[in-house]
Amino acid sequence: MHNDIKEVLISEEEIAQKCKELGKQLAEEYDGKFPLAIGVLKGAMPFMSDILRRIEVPLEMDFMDVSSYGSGTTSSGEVKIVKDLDTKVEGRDLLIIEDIIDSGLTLSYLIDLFKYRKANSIKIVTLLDKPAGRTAAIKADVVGFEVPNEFVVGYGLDYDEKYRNLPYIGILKPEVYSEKLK
Ligand SMILES: O=P(O)(O)OC[C@H]1O[C@H](OP(=O)(O)OP(=O)(O)O)[C@H](O)[C@@H]1O
Ligand code: HPA
Ligand SMILES: [Mg+2]
Repeated sequence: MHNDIKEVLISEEEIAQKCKELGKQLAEEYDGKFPLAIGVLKGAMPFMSDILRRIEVPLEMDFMDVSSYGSGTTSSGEVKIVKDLDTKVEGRDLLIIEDIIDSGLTLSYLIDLFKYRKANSIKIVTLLDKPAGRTAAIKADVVGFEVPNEFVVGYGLDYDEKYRNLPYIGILKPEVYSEKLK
């Protein structure tokens, strides 16, 4: 698994430190509120688990499973709901938790959906932002790290469902995807 990584971009320690910082900031922003934290599966799972324990205010959590990448490295452009929320969002203050914003298509779809469902407010926290990948005009309220225009894996992010359990964020060796194309 580690052999397929060309370069470690963000270490386990840097991620832990960032979760602490961003969690503190969000706890201040949600002081006195009862937000609904929404994790976008599957990629956001490790980040959600770590950051939520640093947002020390009462909150509720739920999950939405959407998918648009399939087994490739570019978005299909079609966002598919695999699992919807169990919670009603009408009148709620939503905190959407993402692992990465790349094209922005996933979040653009979710934001339209939650506005239609009459959320009171919507904030986005993402561990990674890849501005060079953007095709939809989406900006996160809180960003952990900006990443270059490379396909990154680890800490929730996959290539073909693998590497999600790496404890760091890394760049995959190009031969890993070209081998699949052979
Ligand atoms: O900004 P975008 O170009 O839409 O890309 C970002 C989304 O893509 C990935 O999810 P994916 O669809 O691969 O599902 P997964 O989380 O189950 O891997 C990632 O976890 C984000 O949700
Ligand atoms: N890596 C893994 N999954 C992704 C990426 C990426 O760079 N961009 C969007 N989904
Ligand atoms: Mg994926």
